[in-house]
Amino acid sequence: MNAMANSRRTVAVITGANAGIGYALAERLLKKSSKIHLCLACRNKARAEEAADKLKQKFPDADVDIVLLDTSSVASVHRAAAELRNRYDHIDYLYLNAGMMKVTGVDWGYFWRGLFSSRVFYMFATGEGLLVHEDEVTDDGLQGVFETNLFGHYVLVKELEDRLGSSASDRYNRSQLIWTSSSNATRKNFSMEDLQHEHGKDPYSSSKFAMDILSVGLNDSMNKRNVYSHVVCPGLVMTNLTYGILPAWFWTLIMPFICLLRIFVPGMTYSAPNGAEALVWLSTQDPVSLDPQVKYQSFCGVTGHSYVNQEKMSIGVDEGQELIKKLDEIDESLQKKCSKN
Ligand SMILES: NC(=O)C1=CN([C@@H]2O[C@H](COP(=O)(O)OP(=O)(O)OC[C@H]3O[C@@H](n4cnc5c(N)ncnc54)[C@H](OP(=O)(O)O)[C@@H]3O)[C@@H](O)[C@H]2O)C=CC1
Ligand SMILES: CC(C)CCC[C@@H](C)[C@H]1CC[C@H]2C3=CC[C@H]4[C@H](C)C(=O)CC[C@]4(C)[C@H]3CC[C@]12C
Repeated sequence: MNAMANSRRTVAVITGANAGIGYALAERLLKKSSKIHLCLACRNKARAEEAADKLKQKFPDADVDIVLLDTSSVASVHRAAAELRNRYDHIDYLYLNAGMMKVTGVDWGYFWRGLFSSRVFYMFATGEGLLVHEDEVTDDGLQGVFETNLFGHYVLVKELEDRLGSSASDRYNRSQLIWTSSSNATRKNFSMEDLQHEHGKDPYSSSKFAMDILSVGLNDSMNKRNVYSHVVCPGLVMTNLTYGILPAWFWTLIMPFICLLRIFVPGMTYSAPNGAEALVWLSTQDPVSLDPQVKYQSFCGVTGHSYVNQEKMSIGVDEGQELIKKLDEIDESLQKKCSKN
């Protein structure tokens, strides 16, 4: 880890760290170095404490604490950021991982047609068009998937700006923002005119594509301050998110099929530690040498070994700037609303 050589401790904050990929990431980071200080940023206190206790049992020397953060509430994000600013003078790794999707069904007709078409492997790798989604409106009046997956995280980054990077070009002052995006992110599901995806049918894909654009925009504006941003796809991982689509017993039943499918679709990582591969790998890299236009994917071989694949994206820096401007506008209007109340 690049910040390790310095005498001060290395701090990693992980959002959505109590379960799934976030929890597996926490375990893998501690396995790599028990000297890292981990902060689990979670929305539920009991679940966060349970995860922290489990980690401390496995790694008795580990330094693990929690902060309460609900990315679907700007007030909660502000409170969490204030707490994090209080506790740490520098954050080395900020993993923006919390996320959700609300699926009401699978389009099985589309699945069967896809199975016997040339898009079969692409369909398994991305899940594009297979799921029927719904969304909700948060107490902030924003679309739930947009606020949870993207906007809440953007506000968190903004609020933590003075704890990220540094204008001194010392490599130990670098910070990495690592976003858990998805191969499901598709340009055709995203519109700058409908950022929150109020009028579309795939809010998850839209929020993840917006994440890819945002990461490019943040590199443009923050690299000079030694802050580097990258996106990851963990692959298809069995977590509460996938159990919300089909029941756990079904996924367990088809596990041999999924493992075999890895011959053609290596993104079938299946287990959360495998899915965390690219997230862990990024923390070992010199961020200056990384390409902001690449999505780092966790892949898995048939024998079960995980590795990192790089997929080139095609996102304009101007798109990144435009998105940041629009997110700032939403942030300002929410702040105005809050100050009136
Ligand atoms: N599983 C997969 O196949 C894939 C997942 N991803 C992405 O990986 C990330 C992690 O998901 P995964 O581990 O699979 O799913 P899980 O549902 O297991 O984990 C999601 C985590 O995010 C937290 N979370 C959800 N909503 C909020 C919120 N409003 N505020 C704070 N935390 C919240 C959950 O907390 P709680 O436990 O309280 O619900 C949980 O800790 C997501 O961003 C997801 O989109 C990307 C590609 C594939
Ligand atoms: C026989 C089974 C394999 C049938 C399952 C069909 C579908 C329910 C699933 C096939 C591919 C899956 C997905 C692919 C990509 C994921 C993506 C990376 C993500 O971020 C969230 C979940 C996925 C969309 C996932 C969802 C289930 C499938 C569509």
